[in-house]
Amino acid sequence: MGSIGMKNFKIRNLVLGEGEPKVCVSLIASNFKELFAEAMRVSKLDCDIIEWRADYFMYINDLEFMRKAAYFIRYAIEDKPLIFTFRTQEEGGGQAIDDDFYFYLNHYMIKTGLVDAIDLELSRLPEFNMNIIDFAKENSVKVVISHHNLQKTPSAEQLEEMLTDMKTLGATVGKIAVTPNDFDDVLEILKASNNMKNNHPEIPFMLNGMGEIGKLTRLTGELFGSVLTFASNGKQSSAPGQMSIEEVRSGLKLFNKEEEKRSDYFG
Ligand SMILES: O=C1C[C@@](O)(C(=O)O)C[C@@H](O)[C@@H]1O
Repeated sequence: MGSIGMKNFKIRNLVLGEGEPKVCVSLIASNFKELFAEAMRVSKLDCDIIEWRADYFMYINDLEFMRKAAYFIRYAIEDKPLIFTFRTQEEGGGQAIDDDFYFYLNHYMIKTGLVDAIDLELSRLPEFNMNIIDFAKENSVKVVISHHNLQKTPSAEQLEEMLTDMKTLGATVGKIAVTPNDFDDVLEILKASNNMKNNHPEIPFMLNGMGEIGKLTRLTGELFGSVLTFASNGKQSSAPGQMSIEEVRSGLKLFNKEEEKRSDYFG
């Protein structure tokens, strides 16, 4: 014990790390018309955070367009925290990007002052690009360091090591989504989460399993330590196995510790 409050952190006006995991949905659009419509639509959903999956957007090479797109999203979603994510193809993303432009784009988005957090993939962070993390922090932008495996689930030790590395590199929050192929893999994910929660209460993280088999892990964050969970935006999932916001909210409620306390009143 003694871990209460240690992994709390704030993105915009939202505190993560206490109570139920916060619910994030992805904004996916390929052109401006879709972007306008989707930004307005997701702004009305019952989610806590919006992730712009810019890897689906066709104008990524035009930075001025990117700034305008971010400006519109910022305006549409009002005070909800916004994560800028370019998911690379290697980790399940919508289009290819070279290393230099990946960092240039993230750097640029930090500079716009329009996004609250950026997502950087662990595998893309060789030492020479580490200054992007300092740059984000200097500009009050939170850093999500992420890892995705669309084939399998690494061992609990490997998952824990990755989350620890993410923190060492300067992540505000470490985020891992892997693919369980059976329920032993699900147990591996929960074991890694539980170990992180108990042994590293100072490291805020999200750890979930994708696909049908992984669904449970998207709901049990409050028990096992994940501070964030992704739900489908109602039109398009940004990863396999995402459930609707309603399903996620009722699942989170089912495992809510406050519910336990409430049942104490009845003996
Ligand atoms: O990292 C994640 C988690 C995710 O892969 C999921 O499993 O829901 C969805 C992605 O959009 C996001 O960037």
